Amino acid sequence: MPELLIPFFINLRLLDIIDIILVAFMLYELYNLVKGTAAINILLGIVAIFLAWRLVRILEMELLTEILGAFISVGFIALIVVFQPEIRKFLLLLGTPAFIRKNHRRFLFWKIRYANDENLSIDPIVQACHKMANSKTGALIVIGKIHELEEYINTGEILDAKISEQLIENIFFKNSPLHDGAMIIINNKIKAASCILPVSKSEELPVHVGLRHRSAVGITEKSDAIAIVVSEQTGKISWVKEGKMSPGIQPSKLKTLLEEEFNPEAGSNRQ
Ligand SMILES: Nc1ncnc2c1ncn2[C@@H]1O[C@H](COP(=O)(O)OP(=O)(O)OP(=O)(O)O)[C@@H](O)[C@H]1O
Repeated sequence: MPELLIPFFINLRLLDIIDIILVAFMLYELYNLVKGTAAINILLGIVAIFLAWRLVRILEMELLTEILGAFISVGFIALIVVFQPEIRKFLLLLGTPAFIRKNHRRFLFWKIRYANDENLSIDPIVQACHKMANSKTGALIVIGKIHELEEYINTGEILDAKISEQLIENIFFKNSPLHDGAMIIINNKIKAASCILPVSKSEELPVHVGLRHRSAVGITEKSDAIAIVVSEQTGKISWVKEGKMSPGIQPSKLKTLLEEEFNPEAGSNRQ
């Protein structure tokens, strides 16, 4: 076996090293994209088949090489079909201002301005959460970024309304017909209320975490959205991003987090 590897290392060129680094980078980004979703299992399965195919090829096991090779050659099309939502999300993310800002060192040579990047009305959201926390009114607010959240919006009642403190409080008021489920905000509009979100199956969450908080975690695992939860039991505000929940957030902190996330220019102008 070692003698099989020697010629490979002797012929290693600078371009091969760059090639390996680029592939490693792509795999890392791909892993980040699919971690926490069912797609990770499929991805690991594909990697296992690919490694097995390379191994049987090195060992010159012809029949297995043929079978696995045939599988891999049609596998590319299968990959596109299976990973269609992830590929779409990845391509959408690539061109967004938030992604470029986060990765600005990688995109120094890019200078893109987005005229329609509407600022979020943060104050009414923070005030409403503050009041609902004081009155222990349960609430779940999802604020979308690039992911359109269409499939979740369609499970609720479409509102397409201007964001206002009063409206948010009215929606989550216990006797309101729309208080159950999540409110989804997109492009500075209350797009829908009473929406059903995917419930996270994360084992990292404590067992006592209920469905409202689990679905907030779920939507942030499956999309680039942010979720804010007001607990009906404790009145605590939680901030949820990328599948991670930060409970016990004060309204002033919530405002800062929202500014950093949605209106970074306004935030830095104030300082
Ligand atoms: N899949 C879902 N999508 C959106 N909202 C949901 C979902 N499942 C449950 N909810 C909301 O969560 C409420 C139930 O909250 P539950 O008490 O189970 O959660 P919790 O995390 O303990 O929150 P709280 O601290 O407010 O009680 C439901 O009445 C409903 O409004």
